Amino acid sequence: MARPHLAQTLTYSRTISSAIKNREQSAVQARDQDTSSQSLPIAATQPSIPPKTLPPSEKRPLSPTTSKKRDFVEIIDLTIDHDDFDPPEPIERKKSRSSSHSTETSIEARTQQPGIVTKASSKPILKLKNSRTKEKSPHPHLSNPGLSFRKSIPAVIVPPPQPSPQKRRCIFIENLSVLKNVSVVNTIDDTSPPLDFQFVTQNVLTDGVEQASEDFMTGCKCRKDNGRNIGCEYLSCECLDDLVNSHGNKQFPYSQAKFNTACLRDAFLSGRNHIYECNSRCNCESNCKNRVVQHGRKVGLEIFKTTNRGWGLRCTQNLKRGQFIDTYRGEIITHEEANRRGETRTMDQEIYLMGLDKWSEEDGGSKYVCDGMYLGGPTRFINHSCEFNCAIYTVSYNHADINVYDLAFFALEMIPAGTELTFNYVDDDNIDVITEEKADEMQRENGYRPTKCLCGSSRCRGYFFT
Ligand SMILES: C[S@@+](CC[C@H](N)C(=O)[O-])C[C@H]1O[C@@H](n2cnc3c(N)ncnc32)[C@H](O)[C@@H]1O
Repeated sequence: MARPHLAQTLTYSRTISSAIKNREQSAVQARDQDTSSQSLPIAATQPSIPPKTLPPSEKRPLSPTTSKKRDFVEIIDLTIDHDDFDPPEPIERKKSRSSSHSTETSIEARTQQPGIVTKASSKPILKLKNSRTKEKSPHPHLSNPGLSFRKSIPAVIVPPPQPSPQKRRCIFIENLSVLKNVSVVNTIDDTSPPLDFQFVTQNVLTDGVEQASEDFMTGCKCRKDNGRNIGCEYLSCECLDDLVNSHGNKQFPYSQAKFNTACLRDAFLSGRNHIYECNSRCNCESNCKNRVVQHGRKVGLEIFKTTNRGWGLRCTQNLKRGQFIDTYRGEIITHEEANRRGETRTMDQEIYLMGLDKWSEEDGGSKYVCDGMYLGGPTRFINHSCEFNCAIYTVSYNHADINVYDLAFFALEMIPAGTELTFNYVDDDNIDVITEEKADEMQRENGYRPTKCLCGSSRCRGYFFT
């Protein structure tokens, strides 16, 4: 049976965001706050970036990354050539009915090239013939007639050569060099994180994704620094209009004046209020207390290989409760594109889709999804735990866009340096433990099985993506 990619990927994205909304509602009651988040006239500050095509990573020139911590690799030679590649494993190919020109089974390819058939085994092989020698190409209209397929029964295809583990790590560390204060460590095996992934410092908008025009952007008219170096004023700041408690008082989401030590206040931490930060049209300056996520990550992070859950992320410094960690970044794609991608992913591939559906019900359905599979930040390596120490909050800078905004990770508790960062993929406190039998039943009924949770917590619920 084909895997229900769509169901699983969208369950993941829906689960997180709908749980954000659920928790927001319960926190409203608990914290006696007014969460009138519906009139959200927001527009995003980040510039629209055209869709990006990744260059083949093994072709990219590498540059030294001497400042980076490299526990698991010593970069000696930064030039990649074919001698550094591991010999590829031949893959057997079945007979093709379309090739009928010749019965020859020899080969004249001199070098191994990606995806090209070679004399890799003693079995009859597909012939490659150089037309510059004797034969005319049967396809003269083709721009590159130098190689022509002659027979293919049975054939052996050599897949593209894979870089050696050491080269893979070099390539990944080069990818990582666009980020400051992030390292990679693998004390488990000689694998590297995926090479079809590239780090980005902001979201990349893809085809069909639109941000609200900056014409709709509004800023507050607070006095600069309000005379006390704290930025905006409680009473007049328009950016705080939607952040009032039951007494009608506006409240800053963050507790500290300095953005690099700012912490999300308890009322926001335990709820899921949307956070509106001041923006480029505001009268306040960059040290305003209401600007934290927009300044980006300030904490040190380390991507590390776990023993049982692929790669994970940990902090390299102590984190305070409420401290901003980093945003979840990736390609902002439409739901149609998310569905298309879901269909092409295999069962064993990890899922990196996060729904941007904070206001889906009011808006008649969320428009976009953030996919961290190919482009993203270090937070795409954060694993699930049933006893999590981080959570995601939604953050906007401008008030006219309910479709494109940031997903920001904050520490839910004091987290000592070296601790793995985790969040709740399911994010619903009421969810039951899923037993093996229940997972079987879900598989029978829905056609897919939830993922077995390996978080190791005594409070583990057994499975996630439910
Ligand atoms: C967003 S990725 C997290 C990073 C991932 N570990 C990696 O190596 O790229 C989500 C995937 O990580 C794995 N994962 C995360 N948390 C897990 C857990 N508690 N138990 C088992 N697998 C987990 C699952 O394969 C899941 O699809």
